[in-house]
Amino acid sequence: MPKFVEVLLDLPIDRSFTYQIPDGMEEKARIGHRVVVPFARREMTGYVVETLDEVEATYTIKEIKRVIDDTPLYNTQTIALAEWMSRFYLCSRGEALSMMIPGGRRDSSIPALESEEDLLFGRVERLSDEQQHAIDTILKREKPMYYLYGITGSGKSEVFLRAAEAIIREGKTVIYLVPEITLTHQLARQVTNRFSQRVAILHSALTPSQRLKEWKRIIAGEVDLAIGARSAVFAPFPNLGLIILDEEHENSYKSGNTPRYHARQVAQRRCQSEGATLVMGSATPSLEAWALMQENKEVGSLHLRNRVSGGTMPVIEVVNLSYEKNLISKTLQERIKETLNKKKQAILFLNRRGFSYFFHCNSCGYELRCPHCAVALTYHKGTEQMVCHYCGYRTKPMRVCPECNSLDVNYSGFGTEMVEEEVRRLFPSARIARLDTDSAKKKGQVGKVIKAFRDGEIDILLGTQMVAKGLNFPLVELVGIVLADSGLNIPDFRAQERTFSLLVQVSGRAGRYNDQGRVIIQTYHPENPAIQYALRSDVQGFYSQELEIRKQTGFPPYSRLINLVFRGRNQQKVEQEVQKFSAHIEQLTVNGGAEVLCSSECPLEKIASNWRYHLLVSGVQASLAHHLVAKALSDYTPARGVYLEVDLDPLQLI
Ligand SMILES: Nc1ncnc2c1ncn2[C@@H]1O[C@H](COP(=O)(O)OP(=O)(O)OP(=O)(O)O)[C@@H](O)[C@H]1O
Ligand SMILES: [Zn+2]
Repeated sequence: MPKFVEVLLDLPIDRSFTYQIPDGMEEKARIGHRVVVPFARREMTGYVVETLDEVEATYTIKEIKRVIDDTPLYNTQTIALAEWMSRFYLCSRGEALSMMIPGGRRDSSIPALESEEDLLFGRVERLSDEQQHAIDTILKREKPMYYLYGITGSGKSEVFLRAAEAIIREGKTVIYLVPEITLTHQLARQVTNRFSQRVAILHSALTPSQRLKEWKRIIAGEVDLAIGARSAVFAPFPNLGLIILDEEHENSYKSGNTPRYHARQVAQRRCQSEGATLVMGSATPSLEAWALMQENKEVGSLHLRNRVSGGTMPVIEVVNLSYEKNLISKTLQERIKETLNKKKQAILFLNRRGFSYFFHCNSCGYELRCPHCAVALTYHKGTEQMVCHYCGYRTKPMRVCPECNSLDVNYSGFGTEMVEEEVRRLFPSARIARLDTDSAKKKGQVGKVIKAFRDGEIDILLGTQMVAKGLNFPLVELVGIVLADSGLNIPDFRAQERTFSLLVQVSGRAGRYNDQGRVIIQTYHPENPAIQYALRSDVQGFYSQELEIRKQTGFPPYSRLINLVFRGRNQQKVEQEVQKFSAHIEQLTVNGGAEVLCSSECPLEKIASNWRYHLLVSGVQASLAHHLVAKALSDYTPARGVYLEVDLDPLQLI
């Protein structure tokens, strides 16, 4: 009988700790169980990774307080995955294990949305030839990975679901990853219909303990298919046959907390070590995936070129806002009018919520900013507040400048609230609804609005990302992108990629069921490549030229970036720490292999009163850069009050 256990803790320390098993607990304290242990004068949850009959120690070994689980939550496979994560994402094994289970490490930033899509035709009767070919190819499994690159509305989900059914018939299990999942989601309903009770829907409204229950059903072999957002990639299936990763380009597949894993990379790893197949899909693959499709023989590329529900791709027009007085241009107004006359629907998209953006004083130049973050506050007319979109700070709007008392103050820039007001003024008899995270705060609101839109009770739906993704409505003929430029000014090498993908995805909501689809893109920069390629629906053209730029500038996918973000309340201390670490790593990289691209304050230098500095390391040879940073980190502990976050393959540099 083992008397001791090795326990990993959710701390940035990569070592295990030894504890003694109290008499009578031997049966329960096994590998894969969570235990409560005393640690530095508090109690912590630990994960048992090893049991020992005896240990040699010169100190007194403390006892486990209690064992949490009746059955193990981790097996050797998941523990091995955590070990891989710790090496790859440069975190501790305990942090990785904690991230892998519900109620462990907080894996934030999965927005808790509800949305509702209908089951328009129920089960699809006849697959298109393209769909059938894709399914057949996937099921042959001649390659470990497939990429289903299909235009918007080409019926990718049907391909995924059929492949899943076939694999389950073989007695294996399936993980189906989506950017976010809600109970009322079309897909959630479809999988429940098709796979009856043997599914786990890991939707965002589940509490950690409900999720854990689902987890245990999976371990117990009661489930064939689990569907969920990024963390479902850890679903503990013993007999995994397939991982599906839908909308692969979505940023929400990347965790916002340590370890900053990407579900695509974890899925790739799991499939590789568990002998499963990975199938990804999107109308706008990430540049990384695109490069994989071109260059990696391991990836089978499948193409869906046609829409399946009888629609054709929409006609796209660009309007130069520089010549317009109104934020809804003459052309867009015309198109909205036409659409309303035909009793059809329009979606208006804008990537910014709130009413207007900047408050500034025309006399002294004062600008109202968040006291805790390095950003300007946004004016929300609905609630009469100035709001920080980063930390939630709120204050009253101003009529006079707080600096010089001038009355000559101004609000500029515009958000969804202002667009709503403008559209109501222009189309007083139209039925209009707005969807953004502000309007979604009211429980049930999103579902209600989407249902009303589907039922034709709303003529114009306007909003942020929420209206941009996945919506599948027959009556939508017009999509207006109110300002296409909003993402282009962000200091980030992915700004073009992100803008392009968003434009294509939003445009893809129009004309899914008929050939009358129209899209208006409003912009101050009509010559911008992302906009030009989107205008011509030239996806391949965009990727070729963007890849060429990345190659020339040495950015991913042609290099590996590792962003080391240091934060703390004391600015001087954080700055010193970055300099210290910078010198340390420069020493290691003198012989090449990696270089420090920048070591300075982050573009957003303060969030929620924490100063942020970063060190961006880049290396053409991915493994070498990785190795050098790992080495630099191995003998380093940040000063008290300074926290270091490692972001391997960052999606955002702000
Ligand atoms: N073979 C088919 N015949 C008719 N309708 C189909 C067929 N396959 C799928 N559909 C329907 O077409 C609609 C669009 O499919 P789906 O949502 O899978 O598109 P998609 O490729 O994922 O598009 P997007 O990238 O825009 O999300 C769905 O309502 C689906 O039920
Ligand atoms: Zn703030």
